[in-house]
Amino acid sequence: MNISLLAKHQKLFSIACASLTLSITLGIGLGNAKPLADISWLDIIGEGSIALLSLLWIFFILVSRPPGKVTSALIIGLSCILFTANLDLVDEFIYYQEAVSWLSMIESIPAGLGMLIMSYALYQWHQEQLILNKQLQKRESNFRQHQQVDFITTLYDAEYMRNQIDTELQNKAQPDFSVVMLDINNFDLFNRRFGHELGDNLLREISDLILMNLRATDLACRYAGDRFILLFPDTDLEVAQKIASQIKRAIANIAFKPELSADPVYHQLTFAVESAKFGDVTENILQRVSRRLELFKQGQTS
Ligand SMILES: Nc1nc2c(ncn2[C@@H]2O[C@H](COP(=O)(O)OP(=O)(O)OP(=O)(O)O)[C@@H](O)[C@H]2O)c(=O)[nH]1
Repeated sequence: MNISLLAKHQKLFSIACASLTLSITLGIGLGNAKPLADISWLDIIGEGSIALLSLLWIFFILVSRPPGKVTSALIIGLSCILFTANLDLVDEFIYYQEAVSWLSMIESIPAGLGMLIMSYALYQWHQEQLILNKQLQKRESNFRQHQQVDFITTLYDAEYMRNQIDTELQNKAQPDFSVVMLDINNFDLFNRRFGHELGDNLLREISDLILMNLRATDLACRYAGDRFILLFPDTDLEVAQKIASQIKRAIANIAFKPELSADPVYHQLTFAVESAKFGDVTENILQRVSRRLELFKQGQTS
C-alpha cells in the first residue's frame, strides 16, 4: 500500500467521489424521508455493506496500483457499482415522489454496466499478470520469498541464491549448472564522485541490464555491495562464459548519465564463471567463483 499513489490518480479519485455524491444527492434531493417505522434495518445492513465495501475496494486499488488501463477500468467499474449501491441504500431512508419513479427503475443499470467494465478490467489484469510473470522469471526461480528481496535492486539476495543452488544440487545426481559472479569496477569511486543515491540508481540500472541479457530460465541475484551472482541451469562453462561476456559488453556500451549531465560515464564489469562438479556443495561453488573473481580483479583480466 502506497498512499502517495493517490496523487497520481486524481481523475479516478474524482470519478469515485462524483459517483458517491451524485448518488446521495440524487436520492435525497428527489425523495421524502420515510417514517422510522418503515425503515428496514436488515436491508440497510445488506445494502450499506455493499456500498462500504465498494468504497474500500476503490481506496485499496488507488493506493496499490500504478496508473494505467487496468486501474482506470477497475475504478470506473467500481464507481458504477458504488452508484447503484448508494442509491439502494439511500432509498431505504426515503420514498421517491411519483414523478421520479423512473429513478428506482434505472438504479440497477449502473451496477450491470459496472460489472461489465470490471469483467473487462479483470481480463486485462490477467493479461498484465502474464507479462509480469514472464519478467519475474529471471528474478526468481521456482520459489517465492519476499523477505529475501534486495531493497535497492529488487533482485533476490545471496541467501536466495544459496537456496536455489542447493535445490539444483539436490535435484540432479550429476549437476550441470554454472554460476557467474559479476563485480562493477571502481564503484566506490562512482559513489564518491556522484553520491550514494546515484550509486543506488546505477545498481538498479545495471541489474535491469543484466536481466535483459539473461534467458528465461536463468536467475540473477544481488550477492553483496556491487557484486551480482547469476545461476544458469543446464548450462556448461563455455555457454555461461559467453552469456557473461555479452552482459559485460552490453554494460560497457551503455552511456550512463548521472545528474542530468550530458557527459556519459561508462562502466566495466569483472566476472568469473564456475560450473558445478560431482559431489559439490553450495559453499564450495561460491568460494571457487569468488576466489576466481578476486584473482581477475587483481589482474583485471576478465
Ligand atoms: N550506493 C551504494 N553503494 C554501495 C552499496 N553497497 C555497497 N556500496 C558501496 O560499494 C563500494 C564497493 O567498494 P569496493 O568493494 O572497493 O569496490 P570498487 O570500488 O568497485 O573496487 P573494485 O571492485 O576493486 O573495482 C563501497 O563504496 C560501498 O560503500 C549500496 O547498496 N549502494
